[in-house]
Amino acid sequence: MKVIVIGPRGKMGKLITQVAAERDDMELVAGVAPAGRDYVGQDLGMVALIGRNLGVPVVDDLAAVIDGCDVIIDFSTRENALKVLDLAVKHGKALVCGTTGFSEEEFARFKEAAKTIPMLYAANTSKLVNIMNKLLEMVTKTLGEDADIEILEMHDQWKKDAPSGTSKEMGEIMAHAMGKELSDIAVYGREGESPREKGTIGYHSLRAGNIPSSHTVFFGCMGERLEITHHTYNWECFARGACDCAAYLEDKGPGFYSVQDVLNL
Ligand SMILES: NC(=O)C1=CN([C@@H]2O[C@H](COP(=O)(O)OP(=O)(O)OC[C@H]3O[C@@H](n4cnc5c(N)ncnc54)[C@H](O)[C@@H]3O)[C@@H](O)[C@H]2O)C=CC1
Ligand SMILES: O=C(O)C1=N[C@H](C(=O)O)C[C@H](O)C1
Repeated sequence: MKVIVIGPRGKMGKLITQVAAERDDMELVAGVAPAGRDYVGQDLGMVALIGRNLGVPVVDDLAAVIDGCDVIIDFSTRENALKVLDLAVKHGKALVCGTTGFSEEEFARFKEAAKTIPMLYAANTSKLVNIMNKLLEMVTKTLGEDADIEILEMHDQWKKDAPSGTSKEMGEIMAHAMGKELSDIAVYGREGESPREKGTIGYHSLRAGNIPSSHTVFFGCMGERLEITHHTYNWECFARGACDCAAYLEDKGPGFYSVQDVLNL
């Protein structure tokens, strides 16, 4: 598959470029950076610190290169991802978006786009997180409102959004398992709230140092609690997952796809 990576100097963009460059089923055709960056015009391999030339450039205009690709992989910013989405729709290209931080209205635009392009959205491309999501669904279906559910997520000091896209996705899965909408039961922080309201899902975000990603869901019952936790040691699992998602779209028509589809969960 011919692949364009958005933001190849970013934390994720760099790793995704490195992983895609290793794969036999992928050919990188360009990287797209914000206008004005001093590495625009340079070789993608050098920009992504692969240590060798890939023979394709980093450009600052997605529209100029988009027709040469089969799939775009976007891990950038909320604002930019929406522009990438519009161009993918206009040019009929498959899109893997792993960017987080969208409002409900913005997220609806990805669902709408899926009517015309193969669209895979993943707040978290790690295999284990998506397996954890299945466990959360099962536990919540069994416990219902018998447990107090709290989500604690930890990320690096640079992360722009809070709570994380993953914790929102986890909350949504558990809310649906209780027959509810997350927007009706999410509580962000619990400062000043006492006693705890039954049937709500609490969110707690911690930002420190260079923690790659940690998510713990606490199910608090009387005299016991269950904690389900996922930790990453670096960001590689997300980059590998992102490339697996892109490869999955190869023979797909328009539709809204998820990592659950990729992993057949
Ligand atoms: N779905 C998943 O599994 C994961 C998702 N993420 C999400 O991916 C996003 C990016 O995260 P990081 O790589 O840590 O951020 P980062 O700040 O290191 O990288 C963002 C990249 O976007 C690029 N960018 C911004 N505006 C642009 C524009 N107009 N044109 C082209 N490129 C543009 C920047 O130049 C930069 O290279 C965040 O939303 C984060 O939450 C991060 C890790 C895993
Ligand atoms: O910004 C990150 O690093 C991550 N972002 C995603 C999120 O918001 O959930 C996925 C993962 O946790 C890493």
